[in-house]
Formats: sequence, structure tokens, C-alpha cells
Amino acid sequence: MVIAIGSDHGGFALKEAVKKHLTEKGIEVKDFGCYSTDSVDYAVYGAKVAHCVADGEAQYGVLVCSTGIGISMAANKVKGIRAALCCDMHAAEMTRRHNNANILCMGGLVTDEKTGLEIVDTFLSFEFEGGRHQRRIDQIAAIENGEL
Ligand SMILES: O=C(CO)[C@H](O)[C@H](O)[C@H](O)COP(=O)(O)O
Repeated sequence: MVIAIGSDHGGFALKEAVKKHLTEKGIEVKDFGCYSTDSVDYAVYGAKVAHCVADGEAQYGVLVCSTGIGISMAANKVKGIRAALCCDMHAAEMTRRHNNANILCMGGLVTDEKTGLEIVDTFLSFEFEGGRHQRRIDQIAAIENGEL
């Protein structure tokens, strides 16, 4: 499994913790930056990770900014991306089971490291259930295609 990760300055610390955690679990990580706490723009990093996932070069992405909001908005502009801002393990479970989310977003000023790593592990532990949920995913795609 390959996971693409990225953050702005506000998410840098949690992104680094996620990188270490996943690497220690033997998961290949593609780190799209940023690489320090110098101020940068979250949309740039959201786009990099989203394109990587949309192009099939990574199975999932993890994105972190200060709140998780701006970077999830940016990632969701890329066709095929379903980026979910999660603040707890329940949301992480449900967004995989029901929304087939392919990018997990978190807020570095919202979520502490321990909780963030639990959220990542939960996100990666659950599979999409399909069924009625596939119909709803298809409707999201229809919006993307200007059909709904
Ligand atoms: O949370 C964010 C966007 O939703 C970003 O991480 C920024 O921290 C936020 O926009 C504040 O920006 P600043 O330049 O760090 O003041």
C-alpha cells in the first residue's frame, strides 16, 4: 500500500508524526511536503496529494492543515477525490465504510498526535461497504460531471 501525505505549516508536526507512524508499520509513504513550519499555502499541498491519489499512484492520502478545513476543500476540487475531515475514530470508520473516502484530512491544531494516529489507523482499517452507498458515491461523481 502507498499513502500520499501532505500538509501546510499548521499541519506539519502531525504530518511528520503520521509519516513516522506509517513508515514504522512498513507502509510506503510519498511525502509531498511541506518540509518545515515556514508559512505556505494549504491549497498547493492539497492539490499535490489529491492528484497523486486521483492518478492511482497512491491508494489513499492524508492531509493536514491547522483546522483540516482548507486543505480538504482544496483536495475535493480534484475529480475523483473524496476527502474527509475527521476529528475522531468514528468519523474515520464511517467515511471509509459509507463514503469510500480516499483522502483523510485532519487539523493539526484540533487533533493531538495520539488521536491523529488512531484516526489514521482506523481510516486504513475499514473497507467501503458498497450497496446503497455506491449509489450515493455515484451521485457525487455526477455532480462532478455536471450531471446533477
Ligand atoms: O487551517 C488552515 C486552513 O483551513 C490553514 O492551515 C491555515 O493555518 C490557516 O488558514 C491560517 O493561516 P496562517 O497563515 O497560519 O495564519
